[in-house]
Amino acid sequence: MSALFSSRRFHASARAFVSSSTLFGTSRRFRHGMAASVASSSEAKSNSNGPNGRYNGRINGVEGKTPFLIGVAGGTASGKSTVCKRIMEKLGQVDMDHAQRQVVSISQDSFYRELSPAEKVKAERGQFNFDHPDAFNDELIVQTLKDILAGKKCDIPVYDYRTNSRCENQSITIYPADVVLFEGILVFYFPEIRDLFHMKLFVDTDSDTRLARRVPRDINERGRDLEQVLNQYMNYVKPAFEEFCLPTKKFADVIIPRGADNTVAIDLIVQHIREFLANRKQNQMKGEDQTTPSPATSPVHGARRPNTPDVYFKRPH
Ligand SMILES: Nc1ncnc2c1ncn2[C@@H]1O[C@H](COP(=O)(O)OP(=O)(O)O)[C@@H](O)[C@H]1O
Ligand SMILES: Nc1ccn([C@@H]2O[C@H](COP(=O)(O)O)[C@@H](O)[C@H]2O)c(=O)n1
Repeated sequence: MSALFSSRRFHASARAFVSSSTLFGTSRRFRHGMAASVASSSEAKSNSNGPNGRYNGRINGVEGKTPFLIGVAGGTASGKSTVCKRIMEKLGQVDMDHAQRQVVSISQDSFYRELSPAEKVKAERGQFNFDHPDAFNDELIVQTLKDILAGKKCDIPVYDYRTNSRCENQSITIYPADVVLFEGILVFYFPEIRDLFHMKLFVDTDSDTRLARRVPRDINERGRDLEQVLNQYMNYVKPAFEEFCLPTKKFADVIIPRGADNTVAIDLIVQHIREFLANRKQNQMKGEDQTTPSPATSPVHGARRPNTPDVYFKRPH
């Protein structure tokens, strides 16, 4: 079993309760960032090989290795995508060619299912429940994540919140990577999806803060008006969070209070990923791969971890 991916090692190093009072005072606004390239369908097809004819920029034998798959759950506007973006930034993965990235981030929102005409009318009135598990195409999520774990390049839909539907003729190309972050409100809800993750993070941000962030975001970025945002929140978002999202917190390995403000938690996760990447590189240079997530920590191989969080990054009381 890979020593690096023994969860015990990571958890032992992070088990201490972390004092955060001086570190978490700053409130910063971050912009969403796609960690994969967005292309039209034709563009996506022409990208099947990476630069210099190497498959996705990687050398023979490497593309088949299982990426380390990290699930990132949490309520709406808790900071899931911002946490993922922070991780990517700290690993120097943002300003680089998508095909060359070692770490990529994917949103569950790309997998909202297509609505029927009647549902579309409801959605336009803010009367469709986008926070219910039925709103997602979970089969497509499972298939995509399995393809990713098999080291395959895949194209995923681009979602438009303004039209409540997929953008026609557009896809996001996800190139094989060493680490894949998959974030969304219900990524731990479906057992078949949940069991694919090697590590599960839950971004735990206060509900008032989340609502205060969601209102301007939905108005400015998702084409909604105030009344619609508040009605949707009270009728669907909040009840569904309590029924479907919050109960999945128990599946998390790491709970990140305050999201992207929690730099200590993010740094620990980044450090863990750095060690994984360095170890994988070293083993590849030796011509072997001992860093494929091991059966003990890899649900892909059927082993399960206990459903209790191992680590809390917690402010002392
Ligand atoms: N730590 C933070 N401080 C201030 N604003 C934040 C912070 N984290 C996220 N935001 C803002 O809150 C909104 C929701 O954040 P986002 O990361 O998209 O959440 P999620 O992916 O969980 O929906 C965005 O407008 C983002 O810029
Ligand atoms: N057409 C849609 C699709 C989704 N939503 C809301 O988005 C939220 C999930 O995205 P986060 O970035 O906030 O995690 C979810 O709460 C849905 O209500 C929407 O409003 N319209």
